[in-house]
Amino acid sequence: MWSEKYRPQNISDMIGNEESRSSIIEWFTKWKKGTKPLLLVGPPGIGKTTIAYLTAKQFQYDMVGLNASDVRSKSRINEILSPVLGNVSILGLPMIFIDEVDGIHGRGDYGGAEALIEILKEPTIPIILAANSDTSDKMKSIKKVVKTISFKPIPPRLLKIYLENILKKENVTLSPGSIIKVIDRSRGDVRSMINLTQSLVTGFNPQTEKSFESINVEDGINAFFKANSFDEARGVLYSMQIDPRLKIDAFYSSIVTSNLDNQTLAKLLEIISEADILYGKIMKTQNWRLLRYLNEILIRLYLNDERIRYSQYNLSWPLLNRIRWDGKKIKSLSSVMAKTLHLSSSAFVTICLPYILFCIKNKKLSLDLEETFGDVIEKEIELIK
Ligand SMILES: Nc1ncnc2c1ncn2[C@@H]1O[C@H](COP(=O)(O)OP(=O)(O)OP(=O)(O)O)[C@@H](O)[C@H]1O
Repeated sequence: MWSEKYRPQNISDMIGNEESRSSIIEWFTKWKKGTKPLLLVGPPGIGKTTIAYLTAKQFQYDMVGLNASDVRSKSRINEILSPVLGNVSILGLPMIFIDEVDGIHGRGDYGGAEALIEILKEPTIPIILAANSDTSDKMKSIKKVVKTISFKPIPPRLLKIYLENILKKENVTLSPGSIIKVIDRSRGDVRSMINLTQSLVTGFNPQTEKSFESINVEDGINAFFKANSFDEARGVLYSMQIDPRLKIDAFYSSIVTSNLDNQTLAKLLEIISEADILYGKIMKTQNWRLLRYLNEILIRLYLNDERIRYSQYNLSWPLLNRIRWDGKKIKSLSSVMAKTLHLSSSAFVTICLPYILFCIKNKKLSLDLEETFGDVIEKEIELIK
């Protein structure tokens, strides 16, 4: 990814938020035991993590980077942070960076925020926290024990200079109109600007104004599997600006209804499952920042294989045929198994039935199935076999 390739290696390579960056350097210069930790607050992709890492490097600290999900509960905090806080001399000069602290809230919090606040009150090593927003109640309590430094979106004129420099280094061009659109769309977020540019320049239908339009799901899936390179596929993926749930479902249905060998199918479904878990996590925690990882999971589905064509979230033809001929038996199997699995019948039919039928066809798996579900489905399995 260009956003990693061009992660600034020196503080002077960074753009924007000059005053905030100077305050961090000053804080490091004056740091002594008991100095209030820092909280960097600002929208994503503007360099909060980068400046923390670069200043730590400059002051020769060994940065221990954590995410809010690592410090969710009191026991996790103690388990992870105690060795760092307690063995300062063995570890050299450690410091702690905790990203996404605004993510510690709600049901998932088992005393994590409270335990963290205790540590922040008496810091034995430099601690820097980062958050997108500081308005929640939890953040208000954290703010009482830290020094807050605000970061603002990067202004367009700086983004333009930065972007033109990257384009030059990559030896590629983008029309002046496209540059303005990219900058406008990224709203001061450097990472998003770089990602969008990479997808436009290396991707599907490059350098035309059309690539700013989101492609529809059908064209997107077909173009993705038809793409001649990984970069082109990534471009297609980023141009499919549709609801993430629809995106995952469309890949799922297109893959399960294609004529792939079992090994490839299993590999691709494993990836879909990772995407689904990520989406589930986003919905549960409402942490929409995690969405930026979705495309990076889905890109691993890429294989230049035209056997995979778009298919609506639907059942496969063989399955539809079976239901047509074995309708009654399958209905009865579904209603019994859906209840046992605590699923609605339609969820069962869409998600589980294809695999159950696959298992029934295979002798060994069929025995496993009977063993797991016992007499609940024995009769139905016999009928379908
Ligand atoms: N001020 C900046 N100057 C130059 N590049 C930047 C700047 N901010 C971000 N970037 C680019 O964006 C990428 C992500 O930046 P970084 O992780 O520091 O953002 P962040 O503000 O910590 O975002 P998040 O809150 O999402 O973690 C970097 O790898 C770099 O390529």
